[in-house]
Amino acid sequence: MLRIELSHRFGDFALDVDITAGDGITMLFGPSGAGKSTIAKAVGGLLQTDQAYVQLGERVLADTSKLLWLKPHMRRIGYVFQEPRLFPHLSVRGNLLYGAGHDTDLARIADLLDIAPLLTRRPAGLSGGEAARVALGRALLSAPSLLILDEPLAALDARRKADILPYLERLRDHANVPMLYITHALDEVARLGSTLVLLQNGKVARSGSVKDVLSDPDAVPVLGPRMAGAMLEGHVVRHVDGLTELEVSGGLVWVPGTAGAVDTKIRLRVMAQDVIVGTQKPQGLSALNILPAKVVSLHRGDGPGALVVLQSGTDRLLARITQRSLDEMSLAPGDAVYGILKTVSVGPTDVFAGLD
Ligand SMILES: Nc1ncnc2c1ncn2[C@@H]1O[C@H](COP(=O)(O)OP(=O)(O)OP(=O)(O)O)[C@@H](O)[C@H]1O
Repeated sequence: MLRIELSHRFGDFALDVDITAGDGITMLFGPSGAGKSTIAKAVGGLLQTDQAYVQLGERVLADTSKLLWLKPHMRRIGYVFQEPRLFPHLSVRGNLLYGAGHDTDLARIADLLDIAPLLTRRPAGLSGGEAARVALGRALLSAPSLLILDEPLAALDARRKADILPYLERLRDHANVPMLYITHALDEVARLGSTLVLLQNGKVARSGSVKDVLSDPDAVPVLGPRMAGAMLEGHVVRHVDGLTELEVSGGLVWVPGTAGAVDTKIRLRVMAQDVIVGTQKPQGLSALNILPAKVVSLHRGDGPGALVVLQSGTDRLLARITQRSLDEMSLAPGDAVYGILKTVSVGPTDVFAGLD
């Protein structure tokens, strides 16, 4: 458990947050200047805030009311930054063991990150993705109680980023180290996050499980209307004709490609703009995915759009429709409807397969 209570002023900017995070990856997401880095620095002990209470597990790292402020090296926190910051004169092994208390974990971490074949190489010869994995390994080998990842994928192109994401999933599921992850990218949030903290102007706008916050209509103004969409969890049922059938709580969904072996757990991001609402089960429609659902609530915006929250099994889906359609269908909370997922909405980039 990580508890972060901070207040700080930088001129006009006032930070005032109270965050509780569990295991897994806690995502700090928000626009530029929202206060993400300030929080990360204060947790790491690099910036002393006006007021702070930071507790990691049983250990209190800072309590300004008691004049307690542990120095960064006493906090047992590992960092991973945008750029790998490897030492050029050391081999990969030397980099990994730099700062490691002992090397008993080297084999395990090298295996988790697939970097064993690189151990004798120098950083200069590594690809961007390999260097990023070595940087992750080095941070983990310092046996941290918490890993802070500050936009770790922001400097990588889309292909390299796609290569690294499965490793971050592995670390989340197998490294047993809680992580605080700063990002501007909602796809990383949906794919990796356990807890999501949405920050705006130095305050927590929403926080909770990634699933709950992403499907919360009140979070849409912070996320941006075009980025609104739910995250569903399910597993692979079978592969047929280049398509994969997934079971989510509300039913079965087909996605293009072969996303993971049978039973692989997957996360599926379904954007609000890619969900159509029907009051009757559609016939003769090319969309493959139709989930029975109930209307939970309706949210009219200032513009022509409206947001419909649907309950599908135990999941919530968001659908962005026009206010005109809303009026024509005279939808009301409790109505039984169908959520029609346009096939494009579940393309490969929105399907997140785990490795295990
Ligand atoms: N050392 C400093 N002195 C003065 N103001 C600062 C300092 N560090 C940060 N700020 C201000 O505090 C606010 C929050 O900055 P912070 O870097 O935490 O935001 P952020 O959410 O991490 O932004 P970004 O996504 O751009 O990195 C900004 O208005 C910034 O200008």
